[in-house]
Amino acid sequence: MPPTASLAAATAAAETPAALERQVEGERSLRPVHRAVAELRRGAAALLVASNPRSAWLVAAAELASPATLSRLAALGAAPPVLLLAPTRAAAVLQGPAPVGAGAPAVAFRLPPGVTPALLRSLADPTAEPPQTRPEPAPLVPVEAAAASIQLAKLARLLPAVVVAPVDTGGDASGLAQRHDLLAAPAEAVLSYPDMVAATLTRVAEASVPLEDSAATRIIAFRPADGGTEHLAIVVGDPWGAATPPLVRLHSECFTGDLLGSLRCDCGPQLRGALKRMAEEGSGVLLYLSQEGRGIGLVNKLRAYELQDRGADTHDANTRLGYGADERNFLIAAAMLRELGLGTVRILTNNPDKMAALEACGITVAGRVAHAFPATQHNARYLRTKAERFGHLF
Ligand SMILES: Nc1nc2c(ncn2[C@@H]2O[C@H](COP(=O)(O)OP(=O)(O)OP(=O)(O)O)[C@@H](O)[C@H]2O)c(=O)[nH]1
Ligand SMILES: [Zn+2]
Repeated sequence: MPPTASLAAATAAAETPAALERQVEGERSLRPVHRAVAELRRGAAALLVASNPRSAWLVAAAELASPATLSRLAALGAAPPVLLLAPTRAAAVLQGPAPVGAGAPAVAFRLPPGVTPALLRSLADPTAEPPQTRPEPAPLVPVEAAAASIQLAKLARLLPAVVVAPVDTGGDASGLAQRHDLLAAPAEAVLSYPDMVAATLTRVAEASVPLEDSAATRIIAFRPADGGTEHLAIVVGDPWGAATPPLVRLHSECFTGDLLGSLRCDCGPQLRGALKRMAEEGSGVLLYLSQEGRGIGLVNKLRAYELQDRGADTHDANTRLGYGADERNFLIAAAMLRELGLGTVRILTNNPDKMAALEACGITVAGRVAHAFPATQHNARYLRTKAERFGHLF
């Protein structure tokens, strides 16, 4: 099918009643989460409503909470606020093992008396000055509240460290939110957000953009229903008309490597190399995914680089920040491929997780094409870590 014909078919599909319904439903459940994320990013508190609607939690990001926000948590909370740190960060702060079982989302600490934003930052951020005070562990917070509040900070691309306080909603969480001018989000919606968001992607714009290495190229933008960041499909030639399954690359955004030519990673050569290879083959699709820093965001990636300069490898730098080594969700990529009508692909990658993730999301991976570039003195350790700790096939 020629690209324009298949584009038209897919555009029509996006406007069917079922697609519109999916959009409306998606927007409804994603919107409160998106708003709560914005509250955290501006240093304010959001209200996380538990599955049992009598119970809710005020949540603020530890790295941004202002004195006014901390006072608000203390005034509205039914119990004193506590600091939640991801277990890896908690262990570093305690200089010993974290007092929680494997898989626990967070460790709770009492807020030291007279806590200041600077002290909170030093507790949350392994790149900041070490904390002057070692906080005492506090009783466990319910798992749902701990998991959802840490997840909210991650969705905000902030450090996974939050200050939380329980509140009694009296069974009317939205009334409480309204009275106190708080944005409320169901914990359940926060936890399912990454999966939900992928299901709501819609094509919103496209254009022909001839590139240096591939003249016949179109860029198609996909937007999630909550108005969050767009992801792009860069379509080279006519991948629908090829005799073999199209060559596809899932490329996660790397501002430093893609745009600035950073030598710390191999993203720049991989990006340009993929487009060049697709042009040589005649066609292909590069999904440019808004997943900077393997999903931790640019600010946290810079923090991870600082930790790497102090000795950690790229895997441990992420976990010291409290993040997983790879926080990406490839459902988004699978949804884009499906929307483009590409259910079977050959994938350009060294990362076996990408193949497994696509297969798990219903895309058939008919083959892998290796995508390695010579190491330099600056990225040799990074590439070695990819092979040794992430299982990359070099
Ligand atoms: N957190 C973190 N992210 C990094 C670092 N170096 C590069 N990245 C990010 O890693 C991602 C690169 O991923 P991909 O190009 O998809 O590479 P990959 O998962 O190694 O797999 P393939 O290249 O397909 O083999 C981009 O989002 C980069 O911003 C780092 O040291 N720390
Ligand atoms: Zn990179």
